[in-house]
Amino acid sequence: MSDRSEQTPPAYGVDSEVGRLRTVLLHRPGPELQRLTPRNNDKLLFDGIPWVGRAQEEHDAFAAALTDRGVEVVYLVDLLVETLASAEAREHAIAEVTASLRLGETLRTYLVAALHDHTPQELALVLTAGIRNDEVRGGHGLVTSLLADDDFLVDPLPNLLFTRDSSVWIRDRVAVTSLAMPARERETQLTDLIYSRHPRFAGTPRIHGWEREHLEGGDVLLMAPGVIAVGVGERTTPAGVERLARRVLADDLAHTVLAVPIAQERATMHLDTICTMVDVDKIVMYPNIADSLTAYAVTAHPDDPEAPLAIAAPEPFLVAAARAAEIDAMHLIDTGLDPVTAEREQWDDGNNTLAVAPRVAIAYERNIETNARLEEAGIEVIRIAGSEVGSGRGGPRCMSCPIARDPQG
Ligand SMILES: NC(=[NH2+])NCCC[C@H](N)C(=O)O
Repeated sequence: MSDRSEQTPPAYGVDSEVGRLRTVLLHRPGPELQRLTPRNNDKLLFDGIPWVGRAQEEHDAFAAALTDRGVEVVYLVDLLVETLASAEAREHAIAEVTASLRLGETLRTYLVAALHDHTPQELALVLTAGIRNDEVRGGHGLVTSLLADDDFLVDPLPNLLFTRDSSVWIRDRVAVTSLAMPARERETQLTDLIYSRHPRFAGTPRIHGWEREHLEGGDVLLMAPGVIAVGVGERTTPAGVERLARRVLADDLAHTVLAVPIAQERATMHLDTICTMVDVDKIVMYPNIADSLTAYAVTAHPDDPEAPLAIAAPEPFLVAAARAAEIDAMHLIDTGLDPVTAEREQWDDGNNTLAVAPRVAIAYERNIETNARLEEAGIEVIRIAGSEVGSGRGGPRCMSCPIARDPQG
């Protein structure tokens, strides 16, 4: 058998939210979650302190639900460790993780040398779970003395669990995103490292990048081939959507980008916290905002790609989406929930479903009413537990980054 590097890399790509899912990137929660305390959980964007063992069980059941449906699950840490087999990749990762101005020269010099002696596994652990001041074995000096014992020299990344946000595939390209919250910034150093250096992704064109305007994968919905909706709110900025729109329109990855303003609040941090697609023309949406969501349709100038983007006046989101997708209607699954139940289930990611194929979606079991309405609308709901993983405020869609789906168009 020929070795992997001689094989042609498989063709990856995603052109919709619902085409049969083939390969997905997950992150099994690990030691980075053990870092959460009642003193740091807010800053690290968790609403509680998860029971890590149970979170892992829930996550394993999520992965099993996917593999049962024939989906290949790849794990971020496995890819990271494999990437770090290369000395050049290790060098790059060490330089990035020690660049923080928090360290100072004494500690940085020590850490750079110490990390060079790490195996790929050990280095991956540092990159994901971080290093606390009381864990460092050398480099002691003014910085280590003045920082508290439990201050992090390298921050842990508990939100790696939400692989949706740190990269997003658009057709055959992958966008390494740019995360808005300081607690998540470093996640994209890891996705960038993997996509630029892992043999699995050799030759994959990359767009956007962590050094660019803020753009998070949870805001990007591939509504239909050629139509991309992007939420603009707490995370993705107006400049972030403008950069993405220019690129996807110029590269012919889409003909229309729908910029969708969303409330700048934690409950609606990403567009996928309020709506997800469950069929080529069906969307489940938080009823309390369903009537008010609007979109600006952004298109390229037909004759002059260099000309400024054409921006239509805002319209109701689903009207704009149906027109761009050239379908009669984008059907809203009417969950008909009373506002309080709707608000509770939205908070618990009831609208954050992951389609594994048209009309088949993974959802948290706890959102009883939303799931019942989905089934009444003809959607098969695969229920998973999320009591612990959900404490990071993310559902099945947030916890997954599709790498390959069968084409919808
Ligand atoms: N695509 C999503 N909705 N992701 C949810 C991310 C949750 C994470 N704790 C954060 O605040 O960033």
